[in-house]
Amino acid sequence: MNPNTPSLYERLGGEEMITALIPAFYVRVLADPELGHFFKNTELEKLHAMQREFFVMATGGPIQYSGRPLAHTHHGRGITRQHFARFTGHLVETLLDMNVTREEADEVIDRINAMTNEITGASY
Ligand code: HEM
Repeated sequence: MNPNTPSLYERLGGEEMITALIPAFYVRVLADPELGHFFKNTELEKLHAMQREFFVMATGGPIQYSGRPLAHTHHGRGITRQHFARFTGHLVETLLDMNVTREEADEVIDRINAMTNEITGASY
């Protein structure tokens, strides 16, 4: 990639945008009758902080994710590919609502989809 090409992180709007994105996204996830129950014992403030770090890192921004490996956090919870698809659907809607272009939203989703097995476990 051309070193002068701005990273996805920069094109999305950097730290400010991602800081706004995470809570708006989880409002949708928690309101989803098929997803909300996964989070009933989760400390949301910590989840937001970890997810924010993770997103900055995954989009090429300057923060190193300090949380647990995704497979440790997610395997054994019974998260299926259908759950995963609903989760990414909410992410696309949140991004489009925040005036991210369809092309950039697709780039985010490509990166997220690459992590499917870490979240669902290959057996689901
Ligand atoms: C690629 C998609 C996903 C990414 C990048 C992701 C990322 C993360 C991160 C960074 C954390 C915090 C880990 C920590 O505390 O150390 C987390 C926690 C969590 N995630 Fe995900 N996640 C994804 C998909 C999902 C899906 C589809 C579900 C359920 C439908 C889910 C359910 C959870 C739950 C319940 C927790 C909290 C665990 C706890 O209470 O300790 N995640 N996720």
